[in-house]
Amino acid sequence: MINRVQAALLLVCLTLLGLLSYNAWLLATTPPEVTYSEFIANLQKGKITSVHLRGAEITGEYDSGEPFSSYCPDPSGLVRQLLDNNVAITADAPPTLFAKIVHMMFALFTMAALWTLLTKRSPRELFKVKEKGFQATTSQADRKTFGDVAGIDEVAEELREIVDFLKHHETYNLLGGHIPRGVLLQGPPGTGKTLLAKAIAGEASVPFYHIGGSDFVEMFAGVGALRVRELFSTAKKNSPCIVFIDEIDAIGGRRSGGQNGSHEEREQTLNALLVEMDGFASNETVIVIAATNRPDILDPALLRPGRFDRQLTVSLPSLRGRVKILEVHTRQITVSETLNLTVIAQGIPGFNGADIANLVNEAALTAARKKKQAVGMDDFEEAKDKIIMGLERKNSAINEQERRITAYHESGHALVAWLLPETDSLHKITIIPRGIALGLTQQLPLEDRYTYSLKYLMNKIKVLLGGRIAEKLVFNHLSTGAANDLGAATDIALRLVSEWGMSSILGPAVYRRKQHQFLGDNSVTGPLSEATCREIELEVRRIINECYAETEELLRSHNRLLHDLAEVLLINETIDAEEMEIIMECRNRTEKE
Ligand SMILES: Nc1ncnc2c1ncn2[C@@H]1O[C@H](COP(=O)(O)OP(=O)(O)OP(=O)(O)O)[C@@H](O)[C@H]1O
Ligand SMILES: [Zn+2]
Repeated sequence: MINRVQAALLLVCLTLLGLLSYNAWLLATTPPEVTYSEFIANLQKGKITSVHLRGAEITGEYDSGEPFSSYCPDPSGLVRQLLDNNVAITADAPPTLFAKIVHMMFALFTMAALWTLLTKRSPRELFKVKEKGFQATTSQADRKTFGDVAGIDEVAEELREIVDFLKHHETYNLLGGHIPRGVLLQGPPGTGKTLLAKAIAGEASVPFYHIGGSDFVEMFAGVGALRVRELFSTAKKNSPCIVFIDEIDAIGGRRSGGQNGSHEEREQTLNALLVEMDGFASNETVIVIAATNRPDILDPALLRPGRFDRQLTVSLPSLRGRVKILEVHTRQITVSETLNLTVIAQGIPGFNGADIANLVNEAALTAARKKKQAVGMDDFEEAKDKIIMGLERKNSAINEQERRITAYHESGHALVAWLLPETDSLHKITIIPRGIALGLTQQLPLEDRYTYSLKYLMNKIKVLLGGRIAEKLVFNHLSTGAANDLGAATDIALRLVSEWGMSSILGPAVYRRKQHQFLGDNSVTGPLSEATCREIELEVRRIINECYAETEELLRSHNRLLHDLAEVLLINETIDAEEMEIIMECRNRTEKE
């Protein structure tokens, strides 16, 4: 498929080509041209036998039978001269206005036909760029209610008021109360903002108009603003209704004041939106809901009273929230009786609603592939691993030595996690390669944590270092396999010092700041002095080195356990929490005997 710009270019080229070939054809078919004075001279010499006049154009024949053409700047008096010289005259009327119009219409029609042929769009779009139409989704099959939204109860509760208002707008209007106009839903992607807006429309049984902010951003100046006006006029005609503008940041970013040409179109669009939001009559019940994950870049004018004066934050779901969302989505599939949603939810910290919906779907597909009657825990486990780490590479060629090293590496992580207090509990250790990883040790927090103690963080660094240290102890070998672990450990140490004020040397001060609340984009607050940077680096190095030494000591003193664990892993490939417990028990017993 070609896009609009390409189509337009093609059209222009074709038109030019058409004109060129038409001219070439004219040139080829019109007889050789002579100047008017040459023509008169030949006429007076009696060389011309016949002439055909058409407006100012002259064609004719010499007595030799050769044709010619010419152009007469002032035809008055010419006929007299022709008659005097015994030239046979024929004449056509010059093209009338009507003929010219028909000619133009024909050209336009050809262009439109070409457009339709090339772009498969209706010819109306060529002449009327604007008309896109705003279709409300009201179909029963697509209807959502608050029952479909889970884990964000506080936000849903706040929005119930709007449903009530939409349902009983006459009463509200009569009482003359302050009517909410706009609601801004802010939060990370996939947390159910669109779903919430749909649910409000569904609960109140009103039409729902959905448009993405980027749909307003057009190639042609002024079209975005036109679209906004059209959207609102459609909405007003269908009041009460809901207008949902997704990614409002695409048009709602701060205005620069018009100096910047490339922003002009966007700013015109934003201005149109502001004007429309102010211009509701009291009997028009249109609620505008907008969503963004960049509330920090929005133009403050959008947030003024009467516009998006209600701002609600939709956050990533908590553990309980994830269980609820799992409940909503597993309603549509047949699940086994032993399915434990809490355990699944524990295994997916950081998943948003969309990820969870995807997980459930993936688990159902996995079960279907195995021709099972119901979706079980193992299907969820498989689906989760696939989503987080990519597909298993069971048959990939990994040499035996590499497999042994991986087994010890993972056992190192696992053992440190097992031995140290205040760490997340072990969930699974595996040496089946997945995606780009050769193996994996997975830990699960039993609850969501919002704060972390220094001890927890230090132990986390030690667990991360455990893999590298085990490799070093057993094989006296350094590999790149630990690169990610080292990166993660260094990152924790750095944040410990610069963000969480936990270093005694740098004190309880912050040397970095979160800039974009939702995107996790960290940037340094201002210029740091070179000396401070140096101090931060030294402090990070000290923490890592200390953790390294302590972990090395720990693994050295549990050398036998490390070997046991690695040997079992080499045979079983995967060890879960229960099996881990059994291995540890056995070792304890043999040591006592
Ligand atoms: N809280 C939730 N409860 C149930 N399902 C959810 C929830 N959040 C997200 N989902 C599922 O994820 C899908 C996508 O969510 P939605 O499009 O509403 O997210 P969003 O916040 O609008 O994301 P974006 O910012 O990327 O547009 C929904 O259709 C739904 O299936
Ligand atoms: Zn590792």
